[in-house]
Amino acid sequence: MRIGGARVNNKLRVAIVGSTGYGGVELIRFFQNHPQVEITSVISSSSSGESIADGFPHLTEVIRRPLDGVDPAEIATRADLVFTATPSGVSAKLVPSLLEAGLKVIDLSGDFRLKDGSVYEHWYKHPAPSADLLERAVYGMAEVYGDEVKGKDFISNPGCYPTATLLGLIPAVEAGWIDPSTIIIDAKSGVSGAGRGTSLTSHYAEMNENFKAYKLNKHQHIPEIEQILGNITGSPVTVTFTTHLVPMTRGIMSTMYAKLTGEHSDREIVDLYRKYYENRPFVRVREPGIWPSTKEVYGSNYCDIGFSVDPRTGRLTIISVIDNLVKGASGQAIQNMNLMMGWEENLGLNMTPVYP
Ligand SMILES: NC(=O)C1=CN([C@@H]2O[C@H](COP(=O)(O)OP(=O)(O)OC[C@H]3O[C@@H](n4cnc5c(N)ncnc54)[C@H](OP(=O)(O)O)[C@@H]3O)[C@@H](O)[C@H]2O)C=CC1
Ligand SMILES: CC(=O)N[C@@H](CCC(=O)OP(=O)(O)O)C(=O)O
Repeated sequence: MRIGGARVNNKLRVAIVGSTGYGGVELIRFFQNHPQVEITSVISSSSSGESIADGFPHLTEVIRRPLDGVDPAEIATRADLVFTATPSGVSAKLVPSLLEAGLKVIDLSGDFRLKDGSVYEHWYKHPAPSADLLERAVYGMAEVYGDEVKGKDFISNPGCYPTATLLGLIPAVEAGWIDPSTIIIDAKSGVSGAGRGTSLTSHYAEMNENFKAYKLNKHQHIPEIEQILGNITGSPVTVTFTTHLVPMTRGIMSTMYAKLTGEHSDREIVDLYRKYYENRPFVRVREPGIWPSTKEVYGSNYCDIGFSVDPRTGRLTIISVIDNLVKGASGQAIQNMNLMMGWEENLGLNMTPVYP
């Protein structure tokens, strides 16, 4: 722990704004296992001075210092890098002052992912951050843009659904093996994807033994997926994207369908993906005929992907699963921090999924 200014053990000093949310608490869990990081400030806008263990008894004796308030200048005296695990709209207002205070920032919200402010305002219904900051934010999908993350000071962490979906689509789109104009994405998420704040949707009686579609054709992750696919193909891409809430705590399964542009076997598809993700520690490609389930990545930073070619329809089905709180949020954010700092990408993240 840094006390009054001096860094102890030469570790990176990290602060977490939104530490009392699901993403923040998951960052704390993973940092217990990170050799180069010291959490020097856990921050709350509503409970400063209190113990985080009051709201999260599982953190008793894990974090001993009380929650700090949201004061960028003060955060900069305690930390070198700050994670903003804050709601969209909040990050847009807070991040500029954190950067001005000299902090490195990794933002987990959707506020800095879209490069065009008017697109952001259309989908998120909040005023967009400045064009300069949207330009400066690096989209931290390590498997695709890892080289751009290295050495940078401001990373926008990808959304949970876009992470599962884009990791499942990009190799086939980039190879030209599927027609981007035919992509349909059918995605499901556990309830923790909506954060800790209570709502009618996450009420036990509404969610248990229920399966419901939501935000049809209006989901804020549609433009994020389209932006990245458009960058890869070099021309605009539109997708059909439907999200569902399923009665489980964690996990996302994204099932994607697209027309193949030529004849390819399951084996060839698997080999294409294995080559694309060669040396990437967190993407695991299943053998033909084996499809991943959400429990196989639970609590881990893995994204597991499986395929099925249908010669009858000429379509490829891709199944991609992640833990929304880990690869979809905090784990991926730590992966980005490792790359920013020039460390091994998997430092502190080698967690085997919890099973069963
Ligand atoms: N849950 C998930 O699976 C994923 C979430 N995300 C994104 O990550 C971010 C965090 O998500 P998640 O942890 O689930 O959300 P939660 O709702 O669980 O937590 C958000 C936290 O933000 C803090 N907060 C609220 N208002 C302010 C404010 N004005 N200033 C500072 N802090 C504030 C709150 O804590 P306090 O009141 O103590 O300040 C709250 O605990 C969101 O933008 C979300 O969209 C991204 C990918 C996946
Ligand atoms: C289950 C559930 O409700 N999930 C949320 C994910 C929100 C999220 O992570 O939002 P940003 O990535 O845009 O910050 C949703 O579908 O809106």
